[in-house]
Amino acid sequence: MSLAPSLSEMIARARSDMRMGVPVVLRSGAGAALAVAAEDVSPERLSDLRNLGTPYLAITARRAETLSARAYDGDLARLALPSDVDVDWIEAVANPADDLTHPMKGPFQSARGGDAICARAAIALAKSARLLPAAVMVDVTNALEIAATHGLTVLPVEPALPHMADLAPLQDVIHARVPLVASEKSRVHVFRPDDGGEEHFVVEIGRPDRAKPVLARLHSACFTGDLMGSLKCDCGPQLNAALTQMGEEGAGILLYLNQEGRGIGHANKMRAYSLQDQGFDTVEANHRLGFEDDERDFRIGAAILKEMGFSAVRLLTNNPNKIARMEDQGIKVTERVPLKVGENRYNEAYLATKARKSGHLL
Ligand SMILES: Nc1nc2c(ncn2[C@@H]2O[C@H](COP(=O)(O)OP(=O)(O)OP(=O)(O)O)[C@@H](O)[C@H]2O)c(=O)[nH]1
Ligand SMILES: [Zn+2]
Repeated sequence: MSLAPSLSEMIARARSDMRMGVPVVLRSGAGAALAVAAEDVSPERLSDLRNLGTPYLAITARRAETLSARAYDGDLARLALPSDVDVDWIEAVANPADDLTHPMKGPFQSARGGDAICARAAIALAKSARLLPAAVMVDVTNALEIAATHGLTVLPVEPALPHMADLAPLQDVIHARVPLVASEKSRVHVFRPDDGGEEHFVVEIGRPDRAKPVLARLHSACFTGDLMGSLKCDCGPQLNAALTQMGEEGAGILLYLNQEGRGIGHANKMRAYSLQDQGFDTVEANHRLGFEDDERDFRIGAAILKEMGFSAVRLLTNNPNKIARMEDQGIKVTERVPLKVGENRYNEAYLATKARKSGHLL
């Protein structure tokens, strides 16, 4: 029946419920659970969850490591929620903001055995909603009845989890002429994924020959650097230098990928910045928040390039990982064009960390 939402559409609904703090019902073959994003759970909702059973807190193995909690589920841990704790306790476990001033005291009790697939789906949804990767959950037996009574979204996790890991098809929605300072012969394209995720933009300069390697940049969104002139990173100068070089050569493709903060979202990037003010470096800050070093999906960039008819690029980057990911996806990188601009006294430690820990080329 075409009127019913597809699996992609159900995932998009669940993601937006999660973002608002509305409980989502996650169903697997082994059982079902209600999940609420940890950073959004209100005292009333926590009390309602307690009326349904014994809630627990799902966090990533990265966050568990900082808390010295056991992650028996491999990539995540299900922590018991003591019956006397409130939402401030949940906030303090999920959010590292006060780790140094008010360290969380364990020992934490992690669940062992049983099926963690619903917790895994809850964390994947929280990440895709660009929230802290943590969810308050409660296992339930009468999931469908609860969902019907309270009008909650029900997501079947066995098909949903692999679907979320797949690359969503991207639709080339529109393009129009936008004369730029770097080149008056420029067009901006909008690509929209069919899973309700972020749109991505492409600046096409001139009319690049599809039969030859194109001068290309895969630029990840950075509100602070690209728009505000932040000195904490090198993004703004890199964006401008890339466009300028494409303008000078008369042709190029700049993909503006809306994967802010290396894919963790803007609020989490600001949380990472706040941790950096406490002395952690860019990679440590991501880990303390519960994320991997880099949560971006470069398959999106390769898919857009292919959709636009490009199969080979001269890639403007200092990041060897971007080159490897393009090659994996069948985009030939015939040349790496270095993009060393915008170093200053505020970002030198950040750039050095990227070189030391993430393999960026100097
Ligand atoms: N999580 C996090 N993201 C950051 C931080 N500083 C900058 N970013 C983000 O890092 C990304 C940088 O993107 P790019 O410049 O395209 O990528 P890159 O990996 O630096 O590689 P090249 O610039 O191509 O050499 C942007 O999404 C920024 O928002 C930080 O301290 N933490
Ligand atoms: Zn930046």
